[in-house]
Amino acid sequence: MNSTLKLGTRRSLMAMTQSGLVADALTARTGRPVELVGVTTEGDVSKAQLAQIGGTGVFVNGLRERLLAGEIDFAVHSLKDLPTGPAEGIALAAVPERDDPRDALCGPAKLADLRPGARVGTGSPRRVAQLRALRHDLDVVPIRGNADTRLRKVTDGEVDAVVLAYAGLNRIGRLEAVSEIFEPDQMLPAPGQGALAVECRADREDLIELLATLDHAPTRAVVTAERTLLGTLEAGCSAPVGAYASWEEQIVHLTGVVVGYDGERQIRLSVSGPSDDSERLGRDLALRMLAEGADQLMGESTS
Ligand SMILES: NCc1[nH]cc(CCC(=O)O)c1CC(=O)O
Repeated sequence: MNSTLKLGTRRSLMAMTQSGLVADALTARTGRPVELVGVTTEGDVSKAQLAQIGGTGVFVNGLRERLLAGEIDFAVHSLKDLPTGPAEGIALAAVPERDDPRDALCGPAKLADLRPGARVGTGSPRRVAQLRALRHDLDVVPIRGNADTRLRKVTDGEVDAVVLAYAGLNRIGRLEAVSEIFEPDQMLPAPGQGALAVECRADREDLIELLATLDHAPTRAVVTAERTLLGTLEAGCSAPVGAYASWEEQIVHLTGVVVGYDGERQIRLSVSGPSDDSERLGRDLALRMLAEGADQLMGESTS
């Protein structure tokens, strides 16, 4: 059968762009035509701060419901928006090759050149804490909205700069706004940042096989290490947890950080090991971080 596959996607420019890339790649590799189906999720309509509407999963659940209902065949998410727990009846059919995982400062100047007390906008406790660790004097202010909305707050003068994922800025064609890209030793990205997740129903074996052509094994190994770290810490996307793993000749190098909200205290540890055991790497590193007091630091920042 060569019927057209329905790819469910959020309607934002970023989501449509990344879904379009996955659709084209699948058609190129398998010859199957793919049609994009726009879906509105709770995360797109709620005006509440993300942390207050339960954080994890708001962008993902609406698409998963449509998968389970059989209205769409597969869905593409930003992997960092995916909750770490298992989803009943859903398969992670592919993790395509990752884009740049780093965070980027967007504004008129590099971090060191912003005026004393400059206002930097971000809604992510992970970015807040690491920004404060880099420059204590900054006035870090909570903002939300999609990347375009956040960039507009800089041009409107509401904030001096914002921090966004480089991969997302690339997908929406806004790299010209970037003044500095943070290396992982300055700011560890969110687990899975820059990577995509391709999901379908767990009972669609034919489709799982087809979508597997999009999978990139080294990316799957590194994001598995990062996400297992996050899951074992029992932290969500609203926790001040950063993780980044790289892959080199079957070896995964994983670094994780938990930062107190003031940015002053942090627990930062690394581990390396075989990529076919990346889940164990993530778990072991999380347990070592917990032994050093990670849960206490995380608890302080959410209160
Ligand atoms: N939380 C929203 C979100 N989910 C994925 C990305 C960026 C793209 C990616 O990380 O793959 C963003 C925006 C941002 O953090 O700047």
